[in-house]
Amino acid sequence: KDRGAAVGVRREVDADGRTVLKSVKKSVRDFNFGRILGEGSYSTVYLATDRQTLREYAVKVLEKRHIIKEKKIKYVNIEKNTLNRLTEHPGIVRLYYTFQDETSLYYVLDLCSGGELLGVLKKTGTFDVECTRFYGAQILDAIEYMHSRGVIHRDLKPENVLLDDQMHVKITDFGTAKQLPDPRDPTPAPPPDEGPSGSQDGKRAASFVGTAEYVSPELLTDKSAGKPCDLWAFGCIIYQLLAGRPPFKAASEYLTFQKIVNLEYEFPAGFPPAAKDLVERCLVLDPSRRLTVEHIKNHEFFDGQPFGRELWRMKAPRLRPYV
Ligand SMILES: C[C@@H](Nc1nc2c(c3cc(-c4cn[nH]c4)ccc13)C(=O)N=C/C2=C\CC1CC1)C(C)(C)C
Repeated sequence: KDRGAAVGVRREVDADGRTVLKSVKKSVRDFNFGRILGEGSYSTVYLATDRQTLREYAVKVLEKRHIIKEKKIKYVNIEKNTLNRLTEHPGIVRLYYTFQDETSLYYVLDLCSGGELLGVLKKTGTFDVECTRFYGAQILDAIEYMHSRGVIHRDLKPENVLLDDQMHVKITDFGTAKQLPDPRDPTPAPPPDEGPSGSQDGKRAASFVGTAEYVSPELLTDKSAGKPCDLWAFGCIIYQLLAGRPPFKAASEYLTFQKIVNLEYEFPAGFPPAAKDLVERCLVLDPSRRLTVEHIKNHEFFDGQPFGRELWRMKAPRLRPYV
């Protein structure tokens, strides 16, 4: 057995006697499936072990029949293309292989054994300033990378921020991402989403709306979703880490939307002043007046906080509540 062959690659000799590397498609049989890690509306994520390398992965399984019945093929393709575009960042869950069988599609991805940030936050109730700065910085660094690759997440929320075994951030769930045309790829961008009215008015009519508590006002009012919509969600997440609840929450989705477009929220007593100023400059109704990634990195709340490579080498702080 050739020890040198990398996983999933086989050496063959071709007609001219040259040794060639043939990549071998993985299949379900290459993995031992374990427990269910999470369930989405169109997918189930399992713990799985690669039987040759014994490495553990998360495998997202999508049932073809269900996707076709629910007309979600577009979202499946968006997620796969997006994951294939976002490959070199420690803060983005990585896609290693995809394969299928007659019933399902399989994505083999990074295992994020720390689970969802939301779950961790619920255990401590709130995060102190040090933890909020660390996790806020990692989420912001990942947003900056996504935007640099022309990807807008559009549904950032603590459930989609996962944690790896070092308790570092891994952003996930790109089924609802929007891809700006790749400047390097001249093929025409896909036609704009059909608006609910089916019209394709001047602005890109997004038929998609994120999760109520984190959706930006412009996505609700004029259906536009540019990079600023991820920074609105970022402001909501910073608020929630320190306050233990999202800034806009009401008894129904409609009432939550009303609070958002009317900017109806307030800070609990004792909310740290620098964080309050940062959140206030992210939760701005006019997307063009919202802080950009660069502004946020230079904001007083992140004074002294490294970003980039150094940030991802830092040890995650012990989780402490903000009291
Ligand atoms: C958000 C997602 N939940 C999850 N998605 C992923 C997990 C994951 C892990 C745990 C977990 C690990 N230990 N304990 C809990 C809990 C929930 C998870 C993972 O490890 N690797 C990749 C994932 C997703 C990749 C996706 C972009 C394709 C939903 C709820 C939609 C299934």
